[in-house]
Amino acid sequence: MLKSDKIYIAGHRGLVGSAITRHLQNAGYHNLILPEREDLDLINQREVDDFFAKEKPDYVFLAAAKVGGIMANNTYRADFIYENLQIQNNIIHAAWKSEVKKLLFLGSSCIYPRDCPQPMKEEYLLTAPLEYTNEPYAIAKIAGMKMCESYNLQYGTDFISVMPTNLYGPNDNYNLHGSHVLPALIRKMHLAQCLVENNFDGIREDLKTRPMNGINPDFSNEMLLKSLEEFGIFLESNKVEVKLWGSGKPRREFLHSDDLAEAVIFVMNNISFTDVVKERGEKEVRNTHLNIGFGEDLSISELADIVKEVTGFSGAISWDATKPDGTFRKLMDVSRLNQLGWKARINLTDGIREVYKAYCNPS
Ligand SMILES: NC(=O)C1=CN([C@@H]2O[C@H](COP(=O)(O)OP(=O)(O)OC[C@H]3O[C@@H](n4cnc5c(N)ncnc54)[C@H](OP(=O)(O)O)[C@@H]3O)[C@@H](O)[C@H]2O)C=CC1
Ligand SMILES: C[C@H]1O[C@H](OP(=O)(O)OP(=O)(O)OC[C@H]2O[C@@H](n3cnc4c(=O)[nH]c(N)nc43)[C@H](O)[C@@H]2O)[C@@H](O)[C@@H](O)C1=O
Repeated sequence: MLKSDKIYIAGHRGLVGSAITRHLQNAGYHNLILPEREDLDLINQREVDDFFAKEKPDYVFLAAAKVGGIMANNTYRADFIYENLQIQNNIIHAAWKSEVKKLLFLGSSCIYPRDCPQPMKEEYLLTAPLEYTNEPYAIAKIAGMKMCESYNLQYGTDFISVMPTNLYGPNDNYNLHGSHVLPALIRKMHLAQCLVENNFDGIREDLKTRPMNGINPDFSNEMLLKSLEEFGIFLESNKVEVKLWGSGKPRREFLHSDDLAEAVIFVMNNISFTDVVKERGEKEVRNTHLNIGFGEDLSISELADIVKEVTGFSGAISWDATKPDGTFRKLMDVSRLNQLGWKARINLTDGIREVYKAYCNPS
């Protein structure tokens, strides 16, 4: 990519899109296209077609999607499959029609089988059944990857798919109705520590900064306490307890969005579909996506211990077995991308410290 190339970042306000935008801007790319959702609804095919015909971007980062944690995926199954298929179909097809030089599609580690051998290599895709809780989302992501691959094979485009592990960083979703585990744990323990300190003003401040449906900062202390119970935060006999989901035994790998942004810009600048095909050397071209991860995982219970230490939460943690565990383990094999020249650098505890500092001091 040249610094003056026209680069469209779809989803530039999200966790991933904002990190890519930040990194591109810091590196001197100055012709970024960043339309607001109010002006361009990516579910609407005509709006997307008109946008591409008018703007004719050189490069596209496809980081717009319907995204959420395990419960959101499991509950809003129709929205997750419909919105993701629509957004990616519209953008990938329009990118082909308007002769985009290169497009990067973001999938997710949930594309791999539920009981996948660990660490998960690219070629394990579609070798066994998927995890139930996020099957519709995973199927949309597999379709997106296959769409990029198929357009490359039939039309000679250069559309690369990357499959990141669980991510965290600035602009994460802290809404406890739909968040992933790491932002959820940070917020739950932050709120719970306010309770330990009898700091209801702290709870109100938090709710004003990051509003959530059904829990109003103007509630009385009693109503706030009742509302927090919905999120597993309890005050009983002067003791505060946070009840987290599942057994705490599943393992997850976490990558900071700054590392992810560096990885995808590296891929955009250095790797083309033809390189990937050559490297595979297979007759039937498939599994041309690239994993992006940190390369290490930990249990949710170990993650909770780190968040407890970082947030200073001094109450108790317990586990709610009525909530789903999801996939037991999904550690990425990142050897392909490592060999191509990229490696993650932000250690998890340092990353959590940084995001918690930003959480407490929102700009
Ligand atoms: N978060 C994670 O842990 C992981 C994410 N990924 C993938 O990375 C990508 C980005 O995820 P992430 O940044 O976390 O998600 P976010 O929810 O933070 O951001 C999604 C972005 O997409 C935009 N968007 C969604 N629907 C539409 C629409 N109809 N029209 C226009 N814009 C829309 C949102 O706009 P607005 O801001 O206006 O709402 C937002 O900017 C996704 O493809 C996701 O699958 C992969 C692995 C893990
Ligand atoms: C990135 C990835 O994210 C999703 O998959 P997931 O990794 O299973 O999602 P998660 O981050 O929400 O949970 C991870 C683990 O953590 C446990 N857990 C404990 N306590 C809380 C808790 O309070 N909130 C949440 N959300 N989880 C909790 C939870 O029970 C689970 O065992 C996909 O749907 C899909 O979107 C995808 O690709």
